[in-house]
Amino acid sequence: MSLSVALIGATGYTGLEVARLLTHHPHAELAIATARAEAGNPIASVHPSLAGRLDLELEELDPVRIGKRCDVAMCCLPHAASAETVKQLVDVGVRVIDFSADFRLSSLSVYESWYGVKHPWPERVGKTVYGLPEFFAEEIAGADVVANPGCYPTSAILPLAPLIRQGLIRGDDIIIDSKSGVSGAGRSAKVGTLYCETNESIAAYSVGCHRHQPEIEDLVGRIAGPEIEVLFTPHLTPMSRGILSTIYVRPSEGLAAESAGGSSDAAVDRVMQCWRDCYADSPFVTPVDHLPATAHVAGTNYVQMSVRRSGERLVLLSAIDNLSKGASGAAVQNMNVMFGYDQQSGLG
Ligand SMILES: NC(=O)C1=CN([C@@H]2O[C@H](COP(=O)(O)OP(=O)(O)OC[C@H]3O[C@@H](n4cnc5c(N)ncnc54)[C@H](OP(=O)(O)O)[C@@H]3O)[C@@H](O)[C@H]2O)C=CC1
Ligand SMILES: CC(=O)N[C@@H](CCC(=O)OP(=O)(O)O)C(=O)O
Repeated sequence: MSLSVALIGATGYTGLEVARLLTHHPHAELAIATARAEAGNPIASVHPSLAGRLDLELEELDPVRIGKRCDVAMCCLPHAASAETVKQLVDVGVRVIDFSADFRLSSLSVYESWYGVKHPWPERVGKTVYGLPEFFAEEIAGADVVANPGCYPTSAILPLAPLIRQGLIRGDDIIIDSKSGVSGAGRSAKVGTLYCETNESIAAYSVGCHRHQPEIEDLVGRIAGPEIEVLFTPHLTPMSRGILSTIYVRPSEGLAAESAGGSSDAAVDRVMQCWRDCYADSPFVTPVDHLPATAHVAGTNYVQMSVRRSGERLVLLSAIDNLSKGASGAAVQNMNVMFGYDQQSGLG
């Protein structure tokens, strides 16, 4: 029997990606897709690429109906609006994968100060599993709510956490320079994401104050132990999808001593070995020798990561598709873990 899935906020970019992925999932079927103004219209009228592939009418959110028909909901709403809806769905017994940042952080005060809103369900903050199956598969399997990770954090946590945990790099000198495609900003019109503003141009934004900085610090700390501090700068680039993160770190004293006098690539080899050991059972994380590019992972749930030495520093590079491993693909991976399917089901 197929899993019955509800898609909340189906008109956006992550909603489209979930719908697209579920059309060829062997064990799950999209049963309900919700929208506000577009309720009553076919989903393919909002997402023409689904024409002939998905015959479903958008409907208004009705938690009771979802509770009766669905096993799991993918909640693709903006923060704050999402937490309210997640609570309604949990109250009717539906397991939820929340795409927003509402349940990702450990601390309510950190959430409220970075997001500038009162949390609609404060009791659940710090008590919700973070949806990175590479580290939290066991908790995800039993969870009623999974906090799907942010896109930039996924691209940074996966390369950093094993190296911090193994004591191979310093936690006090980490610079993350990330570039994202424009779909990362969502589908609703904003001046900064219009074609004329983004085409043929690259710009940094939220310098020193992006809300993914505390998410990266919090999660690397939870996975790896010691507290870390990062300097994180995101950039908007003229492509539809993809994130490339270039991360400048310093080897720990231990790694520096271990690799001194060895081959010039000894530290690089040690980092690659650490990743290979950590991700041996993680089907989507691929340490590679070449320099990763967003085109290498576009439309897939894979993360490619690599490392180079430059003087005293190591340069880590990771590439993901923001809409797949950065959002909807990760959500399908989490759903697979929650319901006991192979992590790769529907994501091959
Ligand atoms: N885009 C990305 O790469 C990533 C996005 N995310 C997160 O996933 C979530 C969805 O992102 P994305 O699909 O890009 O966003 P979009 O802006 O493309 O879509 C969000 C949808 O939510 C609905 N919505 C907006 N405001 C409200 C509200 N106040 N109440 C109820 N519904 C509302 C809208 O549907 P309608 O108005 O039709 O009802 C809209 O289509 C967000 O939390 C985002 O931060 C996470 C990782 C990556
Ligand atoms: C390019 C762009 O604008 N990207 C978004 C991040 C998308 C994402 O992952 O956001 P959430 O944490 O809200 O889920 C941003 O910088 O806000």
